[in-house]
Amino acid sequence: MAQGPALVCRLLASSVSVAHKAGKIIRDVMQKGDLGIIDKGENDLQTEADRSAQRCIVASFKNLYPNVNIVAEEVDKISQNLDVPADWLITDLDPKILDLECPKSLQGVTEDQVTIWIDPLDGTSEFTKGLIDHVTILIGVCVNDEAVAGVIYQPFWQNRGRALWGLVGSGVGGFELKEPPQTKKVYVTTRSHYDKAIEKFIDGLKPCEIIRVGGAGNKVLYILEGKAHAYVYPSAGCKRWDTAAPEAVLRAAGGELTDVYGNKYSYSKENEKDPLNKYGVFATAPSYNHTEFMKLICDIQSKNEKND
Ligand SMILES: Nc1ncnc2c1ncn2[C@@H]1O[C@H](COP(=O)(O)O)[C@@H](O)[C@H]1OP(=O)(O)O
Ligand SMILES: [Mg+2]
Ligand SMILES: [Mg+2]
Ligand SMILES: [Mg+2]
Repeated sequence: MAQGPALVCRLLASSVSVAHKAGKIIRDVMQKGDLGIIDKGENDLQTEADRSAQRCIVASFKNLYPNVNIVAEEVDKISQNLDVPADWLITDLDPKILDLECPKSLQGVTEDQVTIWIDPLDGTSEFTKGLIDHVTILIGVCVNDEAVAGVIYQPFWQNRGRALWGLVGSGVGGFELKEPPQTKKVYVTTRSHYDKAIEKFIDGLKPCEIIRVGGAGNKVLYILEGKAHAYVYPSAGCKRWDTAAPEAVLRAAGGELTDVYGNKYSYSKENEKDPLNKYGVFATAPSYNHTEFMKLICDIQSKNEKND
């Protein structure tokens, strides 16, 4: 008897659908111009767009998948038991995603094994400065420890939004995967959280071109669209909700994302208590050997430690 699409494929298609709805909420807040900015502490900003986009995504998922674990960046009790307005309901699931060949290892997955890591607006600092191209919505579908599917959504793309999605072991969609330039190495790093430690690290990678832009999702986008070989962020600062979706899409495309030791982050629900990516973020394009890259990073790390 036909089983219908696997849960992971339905969750991925639902992520794309709800990202479009949350994207419209973000565009509307920007259009109204009243961002409702608050500082959560140490210049860690949050706007009305972060709050409303999260409410839409969390309420919609809770409504359709009540037993899935959900961890989202913004503390917001409201969305836990919200009546979902009709225009937030998850609809029109993309048949291209529902029809994906789901890897055998993921076919029997049940809701209790799934944790959805949500960053309703990645690049808040840039959003408050009007740098809207740096902004993405990140929805990572994780099974036990692993980020297996994800959506990097650009709400301001051609002012109607674009979803880039991936299912590890199956494929990617919504964009054209491009290779980085054959000539010089290009690295992408933080725009708004730059510090001396990062600067020393980046110096160690020279000669190369350094691009500084906001957002974890946006920087992985630079890799997927062939504008950079690797994303380098040697400090703590990002959280699991910043990397779950970008890691899943990048790995589905053949790339890699690890900490400074070359280890993958665990995305199990237990990490909700301590979501900090303590050992940085290092991501590489499919054609850039991650092991080689991490050897280079390790050399820079030990040189910096010797000179300290
Ligand atoms: N020190 C930090 N404090 C809070 N969030 C951080 C910090 N460093 C990084 N982030 C999060 O990781 C993302 C990538 O960092 P960067 O843009 O500096 O490369 C940021 O957009 C921000 O996500 P968010 O905007 O969702 O709060
Ligand atoms: Mg934030
Ligand atoms: Mg973020
Ligand atoms: Mg955020």
